[in-house]
Amino acid sequence: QTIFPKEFQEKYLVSRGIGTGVCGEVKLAFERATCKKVAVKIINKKNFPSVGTATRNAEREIEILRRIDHPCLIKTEDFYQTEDTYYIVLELMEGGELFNRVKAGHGLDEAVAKLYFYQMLMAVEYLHRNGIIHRDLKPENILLASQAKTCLIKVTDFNQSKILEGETLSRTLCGTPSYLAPEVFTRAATTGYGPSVDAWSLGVLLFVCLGGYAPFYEHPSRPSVQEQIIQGEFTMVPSKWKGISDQAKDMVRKLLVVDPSLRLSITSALQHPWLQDPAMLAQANKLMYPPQDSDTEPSHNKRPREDEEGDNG
Ligand SMILES: C/C(=N\NC(=N)N)c1ccc(NC(=O)c2cc3cccc([N+](=O)[O-])c3[nH]2)cc1
Repeated sequence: QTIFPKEFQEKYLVSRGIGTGVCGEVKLAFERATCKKVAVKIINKKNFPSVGTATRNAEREIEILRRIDHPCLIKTEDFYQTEDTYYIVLELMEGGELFNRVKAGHGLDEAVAKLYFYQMLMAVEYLHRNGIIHRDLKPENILLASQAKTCLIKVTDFNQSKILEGETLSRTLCGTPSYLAPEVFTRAATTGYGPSVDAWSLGVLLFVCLGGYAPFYEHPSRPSVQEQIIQGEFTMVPSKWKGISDQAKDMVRKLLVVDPSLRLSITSALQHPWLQDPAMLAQANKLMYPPQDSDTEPSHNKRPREDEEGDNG
């Protein structure tokens, strides 16, 4: 049974468990002052391989959670820690994990998959623009704001995320470059990870959302999953993919490209014909940037209601 810090207990009343995370769990909680429902992600520091990386890793994640601000990225409301546990208070995502929406064995409607995928692209484009690579995009880390099909989605879990070492690189570059080796300037300077790793994962996510099954999976008569991935070997089973548009399949194929330099970038994916869909874009923008009351307030002040009843009285 998790013990919560005193100041946490004073502010929140913890209820039942809601998510099933590999590293820690998610509980429903109520903010005592407002009765507002929140989610609390409990991360025991022991999970991490060694103490050193644990705290550094977790501190980096907390720094990322504090810094990010985008409609399709989870928002942190509050944060507590004890010597062996982190408690992250987050907005409630009543639709749960995308994982549970697609595990039913068949994919989502193409229109729904497109709406979700567009939001994931926008979230990841924002991260990359801010020098953050997620590195662990998977259905468990995509949360849905409501039970409705057309809903806002949010990316979460920055445990594996990496902040591009712009600062170390820029510090290196502020000296006279004449003595620096060529590889300091090329991509190899980052530990082999470019933002393109997220594009691959989004390709796998889209494949799962459309096909309802994973492109690379363990099977006795098949090479190992790692081998399948390295070869970029996947099959779009006709029975599962009939009725899916060629443009959707084209998007998947251009993301699941082994050579990162040939893989579709996030920015190019946003330009892909499959996403040039005004209806979807309008819906996504309405979800991401819902008109606030002040925006929809007519310029003159509202007529009093009894007046309206009076009219049709
Ligand atoms: C920050 C983070 N993980 N970080 C980490 N593993 N180091 C993190 C991971 C997962 C979550 N998940 C949720 O907030 C979450 C999962 C879930 C399932 C059903 C219903 C709800 N909900 O809010 O109603 C859920 N919320 C939230 C945060």
